[in-house]
Amino acid sequence: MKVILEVENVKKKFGELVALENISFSVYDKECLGIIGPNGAGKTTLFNIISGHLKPTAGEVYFNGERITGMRPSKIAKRGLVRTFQILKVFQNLTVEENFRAAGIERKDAERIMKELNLHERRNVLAKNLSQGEMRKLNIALALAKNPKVLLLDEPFSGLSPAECQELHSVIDHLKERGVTLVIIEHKLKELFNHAERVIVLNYGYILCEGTPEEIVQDVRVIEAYLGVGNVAGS
Ligand SMILES: Nc1ncnc2c1ncn2[C@@H]1O[C@H](COP(=O)(O)OP(=O)(O)OP(=O)(O)O)[C@@H](O)[C@H]1O
Repeated sequence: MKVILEVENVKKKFGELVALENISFSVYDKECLGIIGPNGAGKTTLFNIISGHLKPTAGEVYFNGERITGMRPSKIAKRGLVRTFQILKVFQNLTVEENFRAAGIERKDAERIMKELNLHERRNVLAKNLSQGEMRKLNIALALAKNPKVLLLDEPFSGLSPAECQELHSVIDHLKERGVTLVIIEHKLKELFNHAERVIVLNYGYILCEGTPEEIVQDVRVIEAYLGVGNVAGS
């Protein structure tokens, strides 16, 4: 299996606080990797380091064999590593279609992606009038227009209704069919486990364990880490 993204001995300190310690893992081409862990475990910090929004205190990140540690987010995105969050800006007072144009996406590409993600009928609706689920989809659509090899999704299911979650499942299936490698941070484990072939559990800045969803939910360490912050199988 080809490694597309590699995180090597990454450490991040905020003052005296060690947010990440010695984090190493690989992401394989076309896989869907889940990252879970209790609040404050370091998940978002890890995404910020991979996407170039934060510099690690130590360690390296490699994308497609190239060292990208500390590179600007826009440069990393151009290479094909895109994050749905922060890089993409949805303009509330523009329509769905106008948002594609504002992001510099050509009309024919916008048309194609809107059709692919079932947003075409909503193309003339102002972004501020979209539902949460549609807004989430627009974010992913704008990311997809950049032709990413790897897409980092930060809690894509949060705040969505069951029907909207269903819709997002189809979108993620579509991304996988297109061969996009996915790394997903998600608290809603049941939703995540529909897609992730492998899961990494972070706890207090350390990798607690790694395995298939089936292995993860049976791991006593994972159950203990989640005690007091909700049911592992729940939500
Ligand atoms: N810019 C910052 N300055 C100082 N401390 C920070 C900063 N960003 C994060 N932290 C701290 O680093 C630790 C990890 O935070 P992070 O947001 O990465 O966790 P998380 O796993 O994403 O949590 P959540 O599930 O709540 O989003 C926390 O203790 C947090 O308070």
